[in-house]
Amino acid sequence: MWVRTDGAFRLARAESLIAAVSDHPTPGVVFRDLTPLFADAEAFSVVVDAIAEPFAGRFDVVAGLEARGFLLAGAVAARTGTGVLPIRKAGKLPRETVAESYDLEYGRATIEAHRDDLPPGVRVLLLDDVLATGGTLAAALRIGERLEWDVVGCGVVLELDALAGRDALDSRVVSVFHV
Ligand SMILES: O=P(O)(O)OC[C@H]1O[C@H](OP(=O)(O)OP(=O)(O)O)[C@H](O)[C@@H]1O
Ligand SMILES: Nc1ncnc2[nH]cnc12
Repeated sequence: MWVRTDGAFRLARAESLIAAVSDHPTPGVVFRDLTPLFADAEAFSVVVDAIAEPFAGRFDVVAGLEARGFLLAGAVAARTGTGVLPIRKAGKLPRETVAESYDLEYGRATIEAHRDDLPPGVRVLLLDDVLATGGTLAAALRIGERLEWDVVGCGVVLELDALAGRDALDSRVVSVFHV
């Protein structure tokens, strides 16, 4: 059997693995679940490459947003030989943090980073699975600004265009897929 292995086909196959779940976690929300994509070795690999490629050679550390951003950040960091940093939901990090709060499509949250994990001026790539309203990444950018990181950009696997999250970000955001 002949199997197409070109990049566009591999990306289209990865995109087809994203599940849409109606009314989760609250009525009216169509939740985009990337766990089937992440669980597929070939799809995860092509997405990890696609999210890192636009920023190649321009970052020292990948910061992942809890929780699904952690999966991407660790994989991109290992593949590119860079460090990885967790930006966590409030109350999880044990040492002194900088925190920022934000609104989500379905609630409100606070994220934090350790104050001294990274030196000022470090080149940071922010990664998450989904860009919805942009509240999460905007809060991460504010943390980066307060800690004097050089944020080179934001990468997400899936951008929900209708929620216009891109408008909330003053930094370049690259999306592998749009819906
Ligand atoms: O662009 P926004 O409107 O900020 O939404 C995007 C964020 O929402 C989801 O995380 P969620 O807060 O549900 O947390 P989780 O990954 O811990 O489940 C998603 O993984 C992003 O982090
Ligand atoms: N619709 C959605 N699907 C997945 N993650 C989200 N984060 C915010 N809105 C979301």
